[in-house]
Amino acid sequence: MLVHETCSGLFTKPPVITTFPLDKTTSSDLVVIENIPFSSLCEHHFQPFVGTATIAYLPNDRVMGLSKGARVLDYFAARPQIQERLTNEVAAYLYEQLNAKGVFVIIKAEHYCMKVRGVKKHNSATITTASLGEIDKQDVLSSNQLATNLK
Ligand SMILES: Nc1nc2c(ncn2[C@@H]2O[C@H](COP(=O)(O)OP(=O)(O)OP(=O)(O)O)[C@@H](O)[C@H]2O)c(=O)[nH]1
Repeated sequence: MLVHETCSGLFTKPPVITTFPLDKTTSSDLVVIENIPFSSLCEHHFQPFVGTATIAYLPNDRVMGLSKGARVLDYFAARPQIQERLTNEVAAYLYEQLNAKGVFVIIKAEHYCMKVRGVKKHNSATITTASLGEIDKQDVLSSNQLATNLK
């Protein structure tokens, strides 16, 4: 059923995050997982919004299984949403679950409620960010191609 697929996050538990302990052999530096595709549902118009996320965190004592950022993103995207809340929910969940020093989430998305109805602007994208704890946002932006993408 469509609602179960697009809104599964309302009926299921959040993903369990596999983590790996940090030791002397493991980098404790910034981790950036970029360009993670997702789709969600505009809670006002029930139209899709579609885009990509970049999830960055500064580990404390554990690092996260790489797929788990995408799983958390999909979980919070699978419900009627607004982009700003989605961004914040992903950041807050990871910050708490990872006991991370800091988390920074960036989402870039196109909203079909702006493309196919209303103002009908096809090439507009919205970028939202959420950060928690100690994380150098500039390090994140310069560590990948995001700086280029944001231009
Ligand atoms: N941090 C880190 N995680 C990795 C690396 N290679 C694989 N992983 C992750 O290790 C995790 C293992 O998680 P598990 O829950 O044990 O395995 P799984 O059920 O196959 O997990 P999914 O990939 O989410 O389906 C996954 O999140 C992988 O993406 C790596 O080099 N670094």
